[in-house]
Amino acid sequence: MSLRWSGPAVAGAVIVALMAALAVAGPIVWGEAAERIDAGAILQGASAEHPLGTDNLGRDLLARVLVAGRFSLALALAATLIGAAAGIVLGTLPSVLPKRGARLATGTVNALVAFPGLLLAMFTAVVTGLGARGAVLGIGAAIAPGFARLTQTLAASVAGADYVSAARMLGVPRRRILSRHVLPNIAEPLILNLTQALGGALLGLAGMSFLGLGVQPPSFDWGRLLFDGFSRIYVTPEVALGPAAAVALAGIGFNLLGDALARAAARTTVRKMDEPPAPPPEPGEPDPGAVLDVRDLTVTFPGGSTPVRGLSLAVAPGEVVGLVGESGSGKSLTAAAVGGLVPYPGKVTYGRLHLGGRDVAELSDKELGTALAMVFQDPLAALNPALKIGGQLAEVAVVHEGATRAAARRRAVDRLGQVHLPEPERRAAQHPHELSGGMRQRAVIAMGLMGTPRLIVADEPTTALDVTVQRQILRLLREVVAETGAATLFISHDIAVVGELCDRVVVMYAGRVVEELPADRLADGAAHPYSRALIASLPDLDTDRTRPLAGIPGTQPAPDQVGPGCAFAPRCSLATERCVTQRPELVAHGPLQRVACWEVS
Ligand SMILES: Nc1ncnc2c1ncn2[C@@H]1O[C@H](COP(=O)(O)OP(=O)(O)OP(=O)(O)O)[C@@H](O)[C@H]1O
Repeated sequence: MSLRWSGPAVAGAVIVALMAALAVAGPIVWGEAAERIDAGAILQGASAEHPLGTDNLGRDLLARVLVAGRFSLALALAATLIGAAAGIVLGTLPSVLPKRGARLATGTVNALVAFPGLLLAMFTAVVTGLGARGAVLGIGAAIAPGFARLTQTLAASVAGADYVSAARMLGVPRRRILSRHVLPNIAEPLILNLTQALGGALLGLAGMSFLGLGVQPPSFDWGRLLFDGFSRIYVTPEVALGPAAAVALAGIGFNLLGDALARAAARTTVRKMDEPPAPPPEPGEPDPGAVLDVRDLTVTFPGGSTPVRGLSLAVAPGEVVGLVGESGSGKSLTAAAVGGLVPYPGKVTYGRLHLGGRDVAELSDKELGTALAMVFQDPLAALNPALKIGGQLAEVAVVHEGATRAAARRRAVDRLGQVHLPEPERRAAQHPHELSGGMRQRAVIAMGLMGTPRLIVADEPTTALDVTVQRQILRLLREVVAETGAATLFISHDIAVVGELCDRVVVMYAGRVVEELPADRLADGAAHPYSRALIASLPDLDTDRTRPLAGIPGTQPAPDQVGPGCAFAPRCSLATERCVTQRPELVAHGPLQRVACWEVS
């Protein structure tokens, strides 16, 4: 998780740190002043001696606000922990109980979520007894349903993962699946939610004390001070405003920090490894001015699955690089890692991941949004069905560049024309379902062109389209690259399409690059046995259609089953014993070509 130190994040961290310091030092420094009774200074307003006035025993209210910080924060922490613990237990019940029990637990959570939080808190506080204990339990009860729902949703999303299904098939008991596979993988968002819940609890407790349901004298927290001062609000407002400001400030601090942490976690977990000194450029390596420069990219999922393992590639301006390989070789995850879109709980590490010479982790969402255009296989999924095409495109310019609605709309229509969508004005006013598949893909490409893309990542952009439309879209992509000079990473399992469209081809197998070569040398220059097998499996005009396709025997190893040697060895006719135990590095093989196979290099 990489926390971006934006203004609100810094403000949140500073306020929370101040609150923590106040909780520790407050009673030590101002404890005595807060209890000192002064019969000669009863119910005073602000003065130089008492900036926030005094209470009905002449005690200094500023000192009392500063001292009350510890009690207020301790109560909020207790309420949050109680609420979170109860919520997490309730939220995991559906995963451990048998079907009927699970349904009951889900129903209970649903009912509690629908119940107004404040009523739940007041009801619990009244039942468990007035005072600090009742208020803490009440606020805990109000927080618990939210945590239960979050836990339930997160647990359900992890429950669908392959490693959980595998554990289930192996007969691992439910409780063990929960503790070993589910809880560790959902811990992060739950912990993040605690910070925000703490802010909410603080406000809730102040509210309870203010209603007279919380802390009772002689104890006092911010809410109690607010309650006491409120009756004087028209005469000496400062006596109520002091504690109110303290509550608001602490609440805002926790919320800002929690929000910043949650945003950091929502972005893909990127951990940058210590960057090794860049190796001297090898033959076949693109020039240092590459738009996309990836070194040692690895994507791992919990349970030992590593679908992308130490991948390096670079794309120069105006260059179209094709990334090919069988299904499951890690192509899409490589693209997702570039755009910071690897799904949770995937972890991305790299030696270098530069876009336009800058680390992608350092780019703001706005910078990434304008420099990178992503085109996916399913254009319908990339477009919001509820919005009109023109509005969606315009949003990019409004959000990223602060353009006016009218200017953004004009640009949207212009870009729709640029991708040769007929009648762009009319299409802009239509919803995605009113367009054909090819038109939708054009609209998605136009959306990428709303910024000034330096890199276009197209992941199987034509797979869902029929052959004629496929050709049109490929031609359009070429045209866009020629016009914008953008570097393009084109992902496809279809080596014929890649050969036709791209300048250079990168062949992937089981998460690694096995060969890199100019596209025009694919047909007769491919060296790696896997690349050759991929090409041989293509039918051409001379292929005898009565015979089965020259497929590659065997299957690619699963991402958690890759051994120490060459992953292709079990399917390779040239493999020797050495290939099973040792892995060949990618080395130069003639000009502009690199191959990871010592049997051919
Ligand atoms: N969210 C995920 N959780 C766990 N494993 C995943 C996840 N997404 C992908 N994988 C694993 O990573 C492997 C590579 O996936 P990826 O989608 O990158 O392959 P691909 O080469 O693009 O294949 P395809 O052409 O089928 O999309 C998959 O086989 C899968 O086992």
